[in-house]
Amino acid sequence: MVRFSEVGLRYGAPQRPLGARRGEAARQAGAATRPEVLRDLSFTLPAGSFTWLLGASGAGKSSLLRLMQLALRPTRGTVEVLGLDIGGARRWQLPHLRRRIGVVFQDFRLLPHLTAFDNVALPLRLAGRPEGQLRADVLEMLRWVGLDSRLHALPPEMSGGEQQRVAIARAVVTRPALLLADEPTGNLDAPQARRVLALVGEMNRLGTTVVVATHSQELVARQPAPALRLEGGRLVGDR
Ligand SMILES: Nc1ncnc2c1ncn2[C@@H]1O[C@H](COP(=O)(O)OP(=O)(O)OP(=O)(O)O)[C@@H](O)[C@H]1O
Repeated sequence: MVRFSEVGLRYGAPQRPLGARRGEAARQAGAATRPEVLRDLSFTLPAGSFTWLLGASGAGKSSLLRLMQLALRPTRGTVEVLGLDIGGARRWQLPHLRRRIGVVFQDFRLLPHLTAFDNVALPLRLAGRPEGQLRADVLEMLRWVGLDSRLHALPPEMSGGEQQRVAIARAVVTRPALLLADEPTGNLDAPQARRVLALVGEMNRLGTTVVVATHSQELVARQPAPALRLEGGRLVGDR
């Protein structure tokens, strides 16, 4: 489902667009100018698994999630996501693959001028779903996260917990096979954090592969699941 093999990442390296083909030598040129922020990462996340990504600030959690969500390509090594080796993928394969990956961030990243309904509808509209065929799915998602009474609310009118639940509904409305969450409870109080984690856990029970990044050992202790622990860009075992 997700397989990393000997993966390294340097931000100084020139990033050719994912899917574009160019010589390996050209890609490596200039790559040695900065230290690697991720080093020698090899792991496999089976389909349907739930995995914590644990590490202190700066350990490389967000960078690792960016590789998994195809926002970055590795400087070296192989990244395979949902059965596709992204190093060898053609450009036309990537939009389809990205639509199978849902992402949730600590700061929600909702569009502030769009209602809850329209934020959740956005990925379906971008994927070309006709207007007449998206309402039922959007309503179902907003009902699932407990916000069917807030369809017309704008993000600035909502609490942090409500905004994060809209963000989760938006991330899963396309029924992604892989859900990535980067400190999704970082801005929430304890009851809202529990509610958000319960929703993520429910997606996992429905078959979605889930990765949740956090610096909070306490959070991980509360929900038993395998953990990848990062320190200084390296994997240092679990928990
Ligand atoms: N766009 C970038 N350009 C250059 N260096 C970066 C960039 N993004 C992150 N880094 C560096 O990569 C390293 C890992 O950062 P990353 O954000 O992945 O860690 P993190 O574990 O997610 O931290 P946090 O919990 O604070 O978000 C850090 O040294 C950071 O300064």
